[in-house]
Amino acid sequence: MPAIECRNLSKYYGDVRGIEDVSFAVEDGEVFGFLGPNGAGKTTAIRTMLGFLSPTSGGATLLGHDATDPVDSRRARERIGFLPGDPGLDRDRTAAAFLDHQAALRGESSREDLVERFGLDESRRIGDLSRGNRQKVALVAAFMHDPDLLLLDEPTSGLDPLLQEEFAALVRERVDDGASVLLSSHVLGEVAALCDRVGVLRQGHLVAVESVSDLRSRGGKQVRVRIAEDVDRSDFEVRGIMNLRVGETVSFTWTGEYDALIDLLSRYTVRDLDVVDAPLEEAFMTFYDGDVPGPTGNGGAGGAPGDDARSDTAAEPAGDAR
Ligand SMILES: Nc1ncnc2c1ncn2[C@@H]1O[C@H](COP(=O)(O)OP(=O)(O)OP(=O)(O)O)[C@@H](O)[C@H]1O
Repeated sequence: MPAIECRNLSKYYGDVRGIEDVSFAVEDGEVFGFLGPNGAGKTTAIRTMLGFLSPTSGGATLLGHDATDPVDSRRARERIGFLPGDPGLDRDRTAAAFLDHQAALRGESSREDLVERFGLDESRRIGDLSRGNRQKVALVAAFMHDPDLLLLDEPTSGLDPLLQEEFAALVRERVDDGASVLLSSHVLGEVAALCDRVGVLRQGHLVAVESVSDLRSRGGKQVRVRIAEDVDRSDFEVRGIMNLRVGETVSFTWTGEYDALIDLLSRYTVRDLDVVDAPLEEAFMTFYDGDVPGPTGNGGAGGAPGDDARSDTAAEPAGDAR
Protein backbone atom coordinates (compact mmCIF):
# COMPACT_ATOMS: atom_id res chain seq x y z
CA MET A 1 0.00 0.00 0.00
CA PRO A 2 1.45 3.39 -0.96
CA ALA A 3 1.79 5.94 1.86
CA ILE A 4 -0.05 8.51 -0.27
CA GLU A 5 -2.21 7.97 -3.29
CA CYS A 6 -3.83 10.85 -5.17
CA ARG A 7 -6.34 10.09 -7.88
CA ASN A 8 -7.29 12.89 -10.25
CA LEU A 9 -7.32 15.34 -7.36
CA SER A 10 -8.64 18.81 -8.23
CA LYS A 11 -9.28 21.78 -5.98
CA TYR A 12 -10.77 25.05 -7.18
CA TYR A 13 -11.28 28.11 -4.99
CA GLY A 14 -14.42 29.34 -6.70
CA ASP A 15 -13.15 29.99 -10.23
CA VAL A 16 -9.50 30.01 -9.19
CA ARG A 17 -7.62 26.83 -9.95
CA GLY A 18 -5.58 25.52 -7.02
CA ILE A 19 -4.72 22.11 -8.52
CA GLU A 20 -6.21 20.12 -11.36
CA ASP A 21 -6.27 16.41 -12.04
CA VAL A 22 -3.26 15.57 -9.89
CA SER A 23 -2.48 11.83 -9.73
CA PHE A 24 0.57 10.27 -8.14
CA ALA A 25 1.65 7.96 -5.33
CA VAL A 26 4.28 8.19 -2.63
CA GLU A 27 5.59 4.73 -1.92
CA ASP A 28 6.25 3.38 1.54
CA GLY A 29 9.61 4.63 2.82
CA GLU A 30 9.99 7.15 0.02
CA VAL A 31 10.90 10.84 0.23
CA PHE A 32 8.90 12.61 -2.45
CA GLY A 33 9.36 16.28 -3.26
CA PHE A 34 6.81 18.69 -4.67
CA LEU A 35 8.67 21.31 -6.59
CA GLY A 36 7.14 24.39 -8.11
CA PRO A 37 7.29 28.16 -8.13
CA ASN A 38 5.02 30.33 -5.98
CA GLY A 39 1.37 29.68 -6.71
CA ALA A 40 2.01 26.34 -8.47
CA GLY A 41 -0.38 24.51 -6.12
CA LYS A 42 1.94 22.79 -3.64
CA THR A 43 0.12 23.98 -0.52
CA THR A 44 -3.29 23.34 -2.03
CA ALA A 45 -2.31 19.77 -2.93
CA ILE A 46 -1.01 19.02 0.56
CA ARG A 47 -3.96 20.55 2.38
CA THR A 48 -6.48 18.79 0.15
CA MET A 49 -4.76 15.45 0.69
CA LEU A 50 -4.92 16.00 4.43
CA GLY A 51 -8.64 16.66 4.33
CA PHE A 52 -8.25 20.32 5.44
CA LEU A 53 -9.80 21.35 2.11
CA SER A 54 -12.55 19.42 0.31
CA PRO A 55 -11.52 18.40 -3.17
CA THR A 56 -13.57 19.74 -6.05
CA SER A 57 -13.16 16.29 -7.59
CA GLY A 58 -10.98 13.23 -7.27
CA GLY A 59 -9.68 11.70 -4.07
CA ALA A 60 -6.69 10.75 -1.98
CA THR A 61 -5.71 8.17 0.57
CA LEU A 62 -3.08 8.64 3.26
CA LEU A 63 -1.78 5.45 4.90
CA GLY A 64 -4.80 3.75 3.36
CA HIS A 65 -7.31 6.19 4.91
CA ASP A 66 -9.71 8.20 2.77
CA ALA A 67 -8.82 11.91 2.93
CA THR A 68 -12.34 12.97 1.97
CA ASP A 69 -13.97 11.10 4.85
CA PRO A 70 -13.80 13.26 8.01
CA VAL A 71 -13.67 10.33 10.44
CA ASP A 72 -11.25 8.26 8.41
CA SER A 73 -8.93 11.17 7.68
CA ARG A 74 -8.82 12.10 11.37
CA ARG A 75 -7.68 8.55 12.10
CA ALA A 76 -4.91 8.90 9.53
CA ARG A 77 -3.75 12.18 11.00
CA GLU A 78 -2.90 10.50 14.31
CA ARG A 79 -0.05 8.80 12.46
CA ILE A 80 0.88 11.81 10.38
CA GLY A 81 3.17 14.75 11.05
CA PHE A 82 2.13 17.92 9.25
CA LEU A 83 4.15 21.07 8.97
CA PRO A 84 2.03 23.87 7.51
CA GLY A 85 3.70 26.30 5.14
CA ASP A 86 2.55 29.20 7.24
CA PRO A 87 2.20 27.86 10.77
CA GLY A 88 -0.23 30.36 12.23
CA LEU A 89 0.75 29.51 15.79
CA ASP A 90 -1.04 31.24 18.64
CA ARG A 91 1.33 34.10 19.48
CA ASP A 92 0.16 34.50 23.08
CA ARG A 93 0.92 30.94 24.12
CA THR A 94 4.35 29.72 25.10
CA ALA A 95 6.01 27.13 22.88
CA ALA A 96 5.61 24.64 25.76
CA ALA A 97 1.85 25.25 25.99
CA PHE A 98 1.46 24.78 22.24
CA LEU A 99 3.50 21.57 22.25
CA ASP A 100 1.60 20.28 25.32
CA HIS A 101 -1.65 20.74 23.41
CA GLN A 102 -0.29 18.89 20.37
CA ALA A 103 1.15 16.16 22.59
CA ALA A 104 -2.24 15.52 24.19
CA LEU A 105 -3.65 14.85 20.72
CA ARG A 106 -0.96 12.65 19.24
CA GLY A 107 1.88 11.89 21.65
CA GLU A 108 5.35 13.24 22.30
CA SER A 109 7.80 10.34 22.46
CA SER A 110 10.62 12.33 20.81
CA ARG A 111 9.78 15.81 22.10
CA GLU A 112 12.62 16.17 24.60
CA ASP A 113 15.18 14.96 22.10
CA LEU A 114 13.93 17.32 19.36
CA VAL A 115 13.72 20.36 21.63
CA GLU A 116 17.31 19.80 22.63
CA ARG A 117 18.45 19.07 19.10
CA PHE A 118 16.94 22.25 17.68
CA GLY A 119 17.97 24.30 20.72
CA LEU A 120 14.42 25.46 21.35
CA ASP A 121 13.56 27.48 24.44
CA GLU A 122 10.05 26.21 25.18
CA SER A 123 9.39 28.77 27.89
CA ARG A 124 9.23 31.69 25.41
CA ARG A 125 6.00 33.19 24.14
CA ILE A 126 5.54 32.21 20.48
CA GLY A 127 4.90 35.85 19.58
CA ASP A 128 8.36 36.76 20.91
CA LEU A 129 10.18 34.15 18.82
CA SER A 130 11.98 34.87 15.57
CA ARG A 131 10.60 33.35 12.38
CA GLY A 132 13.24 30.62 12.44
CA ASN A 133 12.44 29.76 16.04
CA ARG A 134 8.72 29.60 15.29
CA GLN A 135 9.58 27.21 12.46
CA LYS A 136 11.47 25.07 14.98
CA VAL A 137 8.34 24.87 17.17
CA ALA A 138 6.31 23.73 14.17
CA LEU A 139 8.97 21.16 13.24
CA VAL A 140 9.06 19.73 16.77
CA ALA A 141 5.25 19.50 16.68
CA ALA A 142 5.34 17.69 13.33
CA PHE A 143 8.00 15.14 14.32
CA MET A 144 7.59 14.58 18.06
CA HIS A 145 5.11 11.70 17.90
CA ASP A 146 7.35 9.72 15.49
CA PRO A 147 4.76 9.71 12.70
CA ASP A 148 4.67 7.11 9.94
CA LEU A 149 4.04 9.77 7.31
CA LEU A 150 5.24 13.37 7.20
CA LEU A 151 3.74 16.10 5.04
CA LEU A 152 6.00 19.10 5.20
CA ASP A 153 5.13 22.33 3.41
CA GLU A 154 8.30 24.35 2.81
CA PRO A 155 9.93 22.86 5.91
CA THR A 156 13.22 24.75 5.87
CA SER A 157 11.91 28.25 5.27
CA GLY A 158 13.39 30.51 7.92
CA LEU A 159 15.97 27.97 9.13
CA ASP A 160 19.65 28.86 8.99
CA PRO A 161 21.99 26.51 7.05
CA LEU A 162 23.05 24.56 10.14
CA LEU A 163 19.46 23.89 11.13
CA GLN A 164 18.62 22.99 7.53
CA GLU A 165 21.30 20.29 7.84
CA GLU A 166 19.82 19.16 11.15
CA PHE A 167 16.40 18.98 9.52
CA ALA A 168 17.77 16.91 6.62
CA ALA A 169 19.39 14.50 9.09
CA LEU A 170 16.09 14.20 10.96
CA VAL A 171 14.20 13.34 7.78
CA ARG A 172 16.74 10.65 6.91
CA GLU A 173 16.48 9.16 10.40
CA ARG A 174 12.70 9.01 10.21
CA VAL A 175 12.92 7.34 6.80
CA ASP A 176 15.46 4.83 8.15
CA ASP A 177 12.86 4.04 10.81
CA GLY A 178 10.31 3.31 8.09
CA ALA A 179 8.48 6.63 7.64
CA SER A 180 7.45 8.14 4.30
CA VAL A 181 7.78 11.83 3.52
CA LEU A 182 6.20 14.33 1.16
CA LEU A 183 7.81 17.74 1.25
CA SER A 184 7.28 20.83 -0.83
CA SER A 185 9.89 23.31 -1.80
CA HIS A 186 10.78 25.80 -4.45
CA VAL A 187 14.45 25.24 -3.69
CA LEU A 188 15.78 22.79 -6.22
CA GLY A 189 18.93 21.92 -4.26
CA GLU A 190 16.92 20.95 -1.20
CA VAL A 191 14.67 18.63 -3.17
CA ALA A 192 17.62 17.10 -5.02
CA ALA A 193 19.52 16.44 -1.80
CA LEU A 194 16.66 14.89 0.15
CA CYS A 195 14.20 13.31 -2.24
CA ASP A 196 14.08 10.03 -4.14
CA ARG A 197 11.55 11.36 -6.62
CA VAL A 198 10.21 14.74 -7.47
CA GLY A 199 6.85 15.87 -8.78
CA VAL A 200 6.95 19.13 -10.67
CA LEU A 201 3.86 21.30 -10.25
CA ARG A 202 3.17 24.08 -12.65
CA GLN A 203 0.02 26.20 -12.68
CA GLY A 204 -1.86 23.56 -10.71
CA HIS A 205 -0.85 20.65 -12.93
CA LEU A 206 1.58 17.89 -12.06
CA VAL A 207 3.65 18.15 -15.23
CA ALA A 208 6.26 15.50 -14.40
CA VAL A 209 7.21 12.90 -11.85
CA GLU A 210 10.79 11.71 -12.09
CA SER A 211 13.48 10.21 -9.95
CA VAL A 212 16.17 12.69 -8.97
CA SER A 213 18.83 10.41 -10.43
CA ASP A 214 17.04 10.34 -13.82
CA LEU A 215 16.80 14.10 -13.75
CA ARG A 216 20.49 14.37 -13.02
CA SER A 217 21.45 12.08 -15.87
CA ARG A 218 19.09 13.89 -18.24
CA GLY A 219 20.79 17.15 -17.35
CA GLY A 220 24.04 15.70 -18.71
CA LYS A 221 27.63 16.42 -17.69
CA GLN A 222 29.43 19.69 -17.75
CA VAL A 223 32.80 19.17 -19.41
CA ARG A 224 35.76 21.55 -19.34
CA VAL A 225 38.84 20.44 -21.21
CA ARG A 226 42.20 22.12 -21.88
CA ILE A 227 43.73 20.89 -25.09
CA ALA A 228 47.36 21.28 -26.25
CA GLU A 229 46.60 21.68 -29.96
CA ASP A 230 44.60 24.39 -31.69
CA VAL A 231 40.96 23.35 -31.74
CA ASP A 232 38.63 23.71 -34.66
CA ARG A 233 35.18 24.57 -33.27
CA SER A 234 33.48 22.45 -35.92
CA ASP A 235 35.15 19.31 -34.50
CA PHE A 236 33.01 19.78 -31.40
CA GLU A 237 29.78 20.62 -33.15
CA VAL A 238 28.58 17.04 -32.88
CA ARG A 239 25.58 15.21 -31.48
CA GLY A 240 25.52 15.13 -27.69
CA ILE A 241 27.19 18.51 -27.25
CA MET A 242 25.29 21.61 -26.13
CA ASN A 243 26.34 25.04 -24.88
CA LEU A 244 29.70 24.79 -26.62
CA ARG A 245 32.31 27.44 -25.84
CA VAL A 246 35.73 27.30 -27.45
CA GLY A 247 38.45 29.49 -26.00
CA GLU A 248 41.54 28.79 -23.94
CA THR A 249 39.57 25.85 -22.65
CA VAL A 250 36.75 24.06 -24.44
CA SER A 251 33.59 23.73 -22.37
CA PHE A 252 30.25 22.16 -23.14
CA THR A 253 27.35 20.13 -21.77
CA TRP A 254 27.62 16.48 -22.77
CA THR A 255 24.41 14.47 -23.02
CA GLY A 256 25.77 11.35 -24.76
CA GLU A 257 27.52 8.18 -23.59
CA TYR A 258 30.92 8.40 -21.88
CA ASP A 259 32.59 6.21 -24.52
CA ALA A 260 31.70 8.64 -27.29
CA LEU A 261 33.14 11.50 -25.26
CA ILE A 262 36.37 9.58 -24.69
CA ASP A 263 36.58 8.84 -28.45
CA LEU A 264 36.18 12.50 -29.24
CA LEU A 265 38.82 13.65 -26.76
CA SER A 266 41.30 10.90 -27.68
CA ARG A 267 42.07 12.80 -30.89
CA TYR A 268 43.79 15.51 -28.83
CA THR A 269 46.47 15.89 -26.22
CA VAL A 270 44.37 16.60 -23.14
CA ARG A 271 46.16 18.81 -20.58
CA ASP A 272 43.32 19.09 -18.11
CA LEU A 273 39.84 17.63 -17.87
CA ASP A 274 36.95 18.37 -15.55
CA VAL A 275 33.63 16.49 -15.80
CA VAL A 276 30.82 17.27 -13.32
CA ASP A 277 27.03 16.84 -13.21
CA ALA A 278 25.33 19.67 -15.07
CA PRO A 279 23.24 21.83 -12.75
CA LEU A 280 19.78 20.35 -12.24
CA GLU A 281 18.34 23.68 -13.35
CA GLU A 282 19.09 22.68 -16.93
CA ALA A 283 16.97 19.55 -16.68
CA PHE A 284 14.17 21.59 -15.16
CA MET A 285 14.15 24.20 -17.90
CA THR A 286 11.92 21.94 -19.95
CA PHE A 287 9.24 21.91 -17.25
CA TYR A 288 9.27 25.57 -16.40
CA ASP A 289 9.55 27.31 -19.75
CA GLY A 290 12.46 29.30 -18.39
CA ASP A 291 10.75 29.95 -15.06
CA VAL A 292 13.25 27.87 -13.12
CA PRO A 293 13.22 27.56 -9.34
CA GLY A 294 16.70 28.71 -8.41
CA PRO A 295 19.13 27.52 -5.77
CA THR A 296 17.97 30.30 -3.48
CA GLY A 297 14.32 29.59 -4.05
CA ASN A 298 13.40 32.48 -6.29
CA GLY A 299 10.78 30.85 -8.42
CA GLY A 300 8.42 32.60 -10.75
CA ALA A 301 5.57 34.89 -9.99
CA GLY A 302 2.25 33.57 -8.80
CA GLY A 303 -0.69 34.30 -6.60
CA ALA A 304 -0.48 34.18 -2.85
CA PRO A 305 -2.89 32.24 -0.73
CA GLY A 306 -5.74 34.48 0.15
CA ASP A 307 -8.39 33.56 2.67
CA ASP A 308 -6.71 30.42 3.74
CA ALA A 309 -4.12 31.56 6.29
CA ARG A 310 -5.30 29.78 9.37
CA SER A 311 -3.83 28.31 12.48
CA ASP A 312 -3.68 24.64 11.73
CA THR A 313 -1.64 21.64 12.65
CA ALA A 314 -1.86 17.96 11.91
CA ALA A 315 -4.39 17.54 14.64
CA GLU A 316 -7.43 19.39 13.44
CA PRO A 317 -8.92 20.13 10.07
CA ALA A 318 -9.61 23.84 10.04
CA GLY A 319 -12.60 23.90 7.76
CA ASP A 320 -12.82 24.53 4.08
CA ALA A 321 -11.99 27.59 2.05
CA ARG A 322 -14.01 26.57 -0.98
N1 LIG B 1 -7.64 30.42 -0.16
C1 LIG B 1 -7.48 30.69 -1.43
N2 LIG B 1 -8.39 31.39 -2.12
C2 LIG B 1 -8.25 31.64 -3.43
N3 LIG B 1 -7.21 31.22 -4.18
C3 LIG B 1 -6.25 30.52 -3.55
C4 LIG B 1 -6.33 30.21 -2.14
N4 LIG B 1 -5.24 29.50 -1.80
C5 LIG B 1 -4.50 29.37 -2.93
N5 LIG B 1 -5.11 29.97 -3.97
C6 LIG B 1 -4.62 30.01 -5.37
O1 LIG B 1 -4.36 28.68 -5.78
C7 LIG B 1 -3.18 28.62 -6.55
C8 LIG B 1 -2.18 27.67 -5.90
O2 LIG B 1 -1.73 28.25 -4.67
P1 LIG B 1 -0.85 27.46 -3.62
O3 LIG B 1 -0.74 28.33 -2.40
O4 LIG B 1 -1.39 26.11 -3.45
O5 LIG B 1 0.56 27.40 -4.37
P2 LIG B 1 1.99 27.07 -3.78
O6 LIG B 1 2.68 26.29 -4.84
O7 LIG B 1 1.87 26.45 -2.44
O8 LIG B 1 2.65 28.50 -3.66
P3 LIG B 1 3.77 29.05 -2.60
O9 LIG B 1 5.08 28.44 -3.00
O10 LIG B 1 3.72 30.52 -2.85
O11 LIG B 1 3.31 28.66 -1.23
C9 LIG B 1 -2.67 30.05 -6.67
O12 LIG B 1 -3.16 30.59 -7.86
C10 LIG B 1 -3.31 30.74 -5.48
O13 LIG B 1 -3.51 32.11 -5.73
